[in-house]
Amino acid sequence: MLDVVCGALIIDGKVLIAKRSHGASIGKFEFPGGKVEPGETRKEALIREMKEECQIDIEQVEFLQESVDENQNVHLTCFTCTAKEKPTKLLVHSEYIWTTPDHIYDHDFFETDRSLVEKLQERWSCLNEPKKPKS
Ligand SMILES: Nc1nc2c([nH]c(=O)n2[C@H]2C[C@H](O)[C@@H](COP(=O)(O)OP(=O)(O)OP(=O)(O)O)O2)c(=O)[nH]1
Repeated sequence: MLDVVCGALIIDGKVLIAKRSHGASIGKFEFPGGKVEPGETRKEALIREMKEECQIDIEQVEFLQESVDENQNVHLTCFTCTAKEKPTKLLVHSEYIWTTPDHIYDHDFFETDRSLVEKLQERWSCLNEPKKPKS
C-alpha cells in the first residue's frame, strides 16, 4: 500500500487545490502532497512535500482524516495546515485555485478524497474562527 500525505493549506479563509501537470492523473485537482519516504513521519513528509511542491514552510499542521483506496492501493492521510505566505510559483502543478470545501468538487478533484473533503466541510467554521487575543 502506498503511504501518501496531502495538505489542505488554509490561508485567508480559503483552501488551496492544485492541478496535476504530469503522471497518470494529469489534469486532476488534488491537495498538494506525495509519498512518505522511508524514515519519515507523515508530518515530516508533508512538510517536505509542501516545501518541494509549493516552496512554503507550513505551520499548525493538524491531522484531518485518512482514507484507503483499495483500487489504487493508496493510504491517504490529510492534514490541515497554514503558512505565512501563499505559494507564488507553480513548480509541479499547472494551476492553483483558492476555494472553499463546498466548491472543491466543482473542479475535477480526486474521488478518493471525498471523505477528506467532507471532514474539511465539517471543521470549516472552526478552522476559520478568528483567533482570540491572549489575555
Ligand atoms: N498529492 C495527492 N495525491 C493524491 C491525492 N488523492 C489521491 O488519491 N492521491 C494519490 C495520487 C497518487 O496515486 C498518489 C500520490 O502520488 P504522487 O505521484 O503525487 O507522489 P509523489 O509526489 O511522492 O510522486 P513522485 O512524482 O515524487 O514519484 O496519491 C491528493 O489529494 N493529493
